[in-house]
Amino acid sequence: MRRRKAARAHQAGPQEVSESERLLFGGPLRYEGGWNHHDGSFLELSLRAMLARMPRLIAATVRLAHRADARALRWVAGAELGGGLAQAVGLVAVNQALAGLLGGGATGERLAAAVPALCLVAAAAAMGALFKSASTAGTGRLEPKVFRVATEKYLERVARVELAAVEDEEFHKLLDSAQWGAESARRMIRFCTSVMTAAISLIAAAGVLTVLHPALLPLLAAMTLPSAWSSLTIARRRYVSFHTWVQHARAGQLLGRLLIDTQAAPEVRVHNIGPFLLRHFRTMAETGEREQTRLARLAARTGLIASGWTGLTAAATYLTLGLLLWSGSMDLAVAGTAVIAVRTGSASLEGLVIQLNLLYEESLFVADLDRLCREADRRLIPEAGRPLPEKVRAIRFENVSFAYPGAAGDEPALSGVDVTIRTGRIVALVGNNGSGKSTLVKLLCGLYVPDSGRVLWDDVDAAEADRTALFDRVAVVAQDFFRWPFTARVNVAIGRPDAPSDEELLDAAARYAGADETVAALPLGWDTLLARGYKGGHQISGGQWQRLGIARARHRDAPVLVVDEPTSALDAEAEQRVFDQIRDLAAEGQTVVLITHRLHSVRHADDIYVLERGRVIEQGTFEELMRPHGPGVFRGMYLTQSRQYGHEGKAAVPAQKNGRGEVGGGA
Ligand SMILES: Nc1ncnc2c1ncn2[C@@H]1O[C@H](COP(=O)(O)OP(=O)(O)OP(=O)(O)O)[C@@H](O)[C@H]1O
Repeated sequence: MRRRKAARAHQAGPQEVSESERLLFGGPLRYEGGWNHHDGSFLELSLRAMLARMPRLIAATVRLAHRADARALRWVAGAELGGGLAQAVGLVAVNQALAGLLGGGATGERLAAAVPALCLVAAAAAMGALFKSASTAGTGRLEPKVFRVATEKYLERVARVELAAVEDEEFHKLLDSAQWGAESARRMIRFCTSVMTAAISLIAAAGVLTVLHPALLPLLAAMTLPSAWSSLTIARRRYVSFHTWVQHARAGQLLGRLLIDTQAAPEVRVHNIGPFLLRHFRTMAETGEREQTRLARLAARTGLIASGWTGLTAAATYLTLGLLLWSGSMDLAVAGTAVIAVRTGSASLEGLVIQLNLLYEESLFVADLDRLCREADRRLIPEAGRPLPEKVRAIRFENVSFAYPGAAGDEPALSGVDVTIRTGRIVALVGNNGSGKSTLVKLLCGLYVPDSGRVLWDDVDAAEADRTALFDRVAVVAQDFFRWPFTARVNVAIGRPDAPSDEELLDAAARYAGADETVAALPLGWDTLLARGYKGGHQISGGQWQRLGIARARHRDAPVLVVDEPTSALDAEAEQRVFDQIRDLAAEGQTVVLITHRLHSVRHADDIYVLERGRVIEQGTFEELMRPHGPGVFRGMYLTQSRQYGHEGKAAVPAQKNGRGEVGGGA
């Protein structure tokens, strides 16, 4: 009983929120309506809207296919037209053969009269088969290329959008659906050819029917309407459901991936997280399955209604034929041809409707891809802008405030910040967790622009500057720098992705960061793959990764080096070495912006800024900030740390006595 209750708690209907969604993701992952309203009327799935939009969507796919492989496209189009023509010729020949067979005269004469037409039927069928196989070969060649071009189209843009867009939930939703768009563009090629085939064979059958009797054509159309309605309705439901559930599906896949992720693997085992993740994976999957069941039930009902209507209209068509025969308005040979033409025509029309519908359904996803590309174009990092001065004397933050997009209502990450970073100096940013240090350097690197205030490179506002040129001036060892799942060589050389990979330069960068021994100890040296789970993949420690990260930034050799917690995973000796080298860099004229919680390491900084809740609350040299009568925040933090590492404190703090005659005594 209790188990059944627990099972029910895990379940959720389409509108309910499952326990997994609430517990793991903090709430519903489904877009409950509303999502389809932001872009005007793009989800108009009525028959009229579909027919109005279809030519534009097909034209877009044809353009994509032309870009991918113009020759293959011409080949497929030619083969399809040829195939359609062969089918039309075949149908007319069948009509002639029937007329010959059912006409007057002896059986031998009638057979002889039908022979040329029968030969034409056979020739048309053979040509049709040849054209079909040519089309299959061409389509098979074209499809993967269209997929690649469509994928490149959005990847190329997405890699260049502002960081704020990448972090935006709406943009991610577009990305989710657009990824299906590339696959849909590939499938659209096949559906486009099928539509062409069905349309040509329909024209042939309709032509024959019109000649036989004008009343047959509207009846043929009426026979197809119910299936058109049903497939359109089902497609619309599927598309709406896809958009509603797209985030839920991504979250479910994430749970599955976490179970096999190599980084999560130790914790999954030691903390026995596997059954926990698996349970929620199942709950999420079951919620998705219920939606699929609902769609299937609705599709079955719609299909049944449509079949009923089709049966009635088919009966009306054959009744009309019977009446025409009975009244003598049509003779038997013509009626026989009419039955064949009605059957061929209704099959072609139904095929056309189904293919058009599939084509339309796919084209909706291709339209998503287009929307993503348009949105990405809107949010691209500008490529032009004011050039930066050749030799920058200082970078100044002037009254800069910044709140992360989507963090409305929260305290801004930076408020009224004034910071000056002079060329060739070491500037240290210190402060508690969440005080805004990393945000400040992200603005310095040009990853975000301030909401108010300016970041000036001499007199050029970074918001108006050529951002690519700005990125070129900066090298970053971020707190969460990326561990590329590639070889050690690429992990350092990627600091300058366009430069040829010169082994001497890589060795120098590795020596600088103390990563040379790590690289030498790798089984294949620079060519060792640093990704477990791949053939020959090797794992290195957190500190060794950090050294490679520093080597990467060194290899980039940019005028401004930003190091965010560069030594958090390094042993004491390596840490000392990194800070000594940072000092040497500044001596050589490089500007260094250093973020660290190890206050002992900032003694040699030229300027220290202390941040708290997004504001600069103290600034000065180490000596100025350590004066006993100053504001004392830095001094207090320093002395607290010094007590933990007693020996450092004694060495570094100028001996000061407070009122009680004790050494230290911070804020
Ligand atoms: N990408 C982001 N989106 C939204 N908010 C963010 C983002 N990154 C940081 N924040 C928020 O901005 C504030 C400042 O964070 P920031 O990372 O700059 O602090 P920090 O001083 O570098 O902290 P730490 O010492 O822990 O690295 C925090 O409140 C944080 O929650």
